[in-house]
Amino acid sequence: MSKGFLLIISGPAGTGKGTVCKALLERNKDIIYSISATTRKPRVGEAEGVNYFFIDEEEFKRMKKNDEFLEHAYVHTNYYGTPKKFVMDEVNKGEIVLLEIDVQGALQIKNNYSEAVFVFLLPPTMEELKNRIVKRGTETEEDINRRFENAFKELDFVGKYDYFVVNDKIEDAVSDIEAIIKAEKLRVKRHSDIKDKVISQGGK
Ligand SMILES: Nc1nc2c(ncn2[C@@H]2O[C@H](COP(=O)(O)OP(=O)(O)O)[C@@H](O)[C@H]2O)c(=O)[nH]1
Ligand SMILES: Nc1ncnc2c1ncn2[C@@H]1O[C@H](COP(=O)(O)OP(=O)(O)O)[C@@H](O)[C@H]1O
Repeated sequence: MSKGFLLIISGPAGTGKGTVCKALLERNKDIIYSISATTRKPRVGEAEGVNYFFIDEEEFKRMKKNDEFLEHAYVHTNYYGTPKKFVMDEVNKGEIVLLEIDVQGALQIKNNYSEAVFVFLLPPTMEELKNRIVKRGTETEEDINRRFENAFKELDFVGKYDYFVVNDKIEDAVSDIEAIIKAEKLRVKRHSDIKDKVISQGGK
């Protein structure tokens, strides 16, 4: 079995990160999803402890002060952070842990965890991106415009990522991420001693 690692997925609002991650997790029961804490208010259909841990600003500041976040960022007027203990315990057990986080958070992890894998999810076109944010119907016009403007800034960071995946058809995007995971599991650095293993128990 390969060592555990962090799988980071970022992309502009409306690209389909939530949709693609959900489908990926349904098809791959062994991947663990990291539930972030946020000061954003829940959307219709979102549940506490499923999509996010919905907390207030005071609690967020307390967690930050206690060094409870692996990374954290201020995105589209709200705070978001990844609870550290849960994620690191799972990685240390050998699990793949999926983090759906913004580019600022991804860069913080890049500087501290060399074993992490970075995937940038792209929309097929900017027009389709706008359509998807509007179609989702969860934001005010002001929030939609802010997210769309931020999309252009976020795209500047694609060069910092290891892989890009275009979310045209959901199933194709999921298959691409599965291919990335498969390749990453075969990295020599994710196995402690391949030669010894082959000699003692064969290469399988
Ligand atoms: N840095 C960081 N970003 C997060 C975290 N959780 C979610 N995000 C990002 O925050 C942004 C806003 O997320 P959300 O409010 O769910 O809105 P959406 O992008 O419109 O679906 C997205 O780019 C998420 O990937 C986190 O724990 N840390
Ligand atoms: N491949 C796709 N084709 C068409 N619509 C999509 C696709 N992926 C996601 N969507 C839709 O686009 C909207 C935004 O998706 P969502 O997963 O909420 O994006 P994000 O989490 O990146 O903000 C949702 O209404 C979703 O159903």
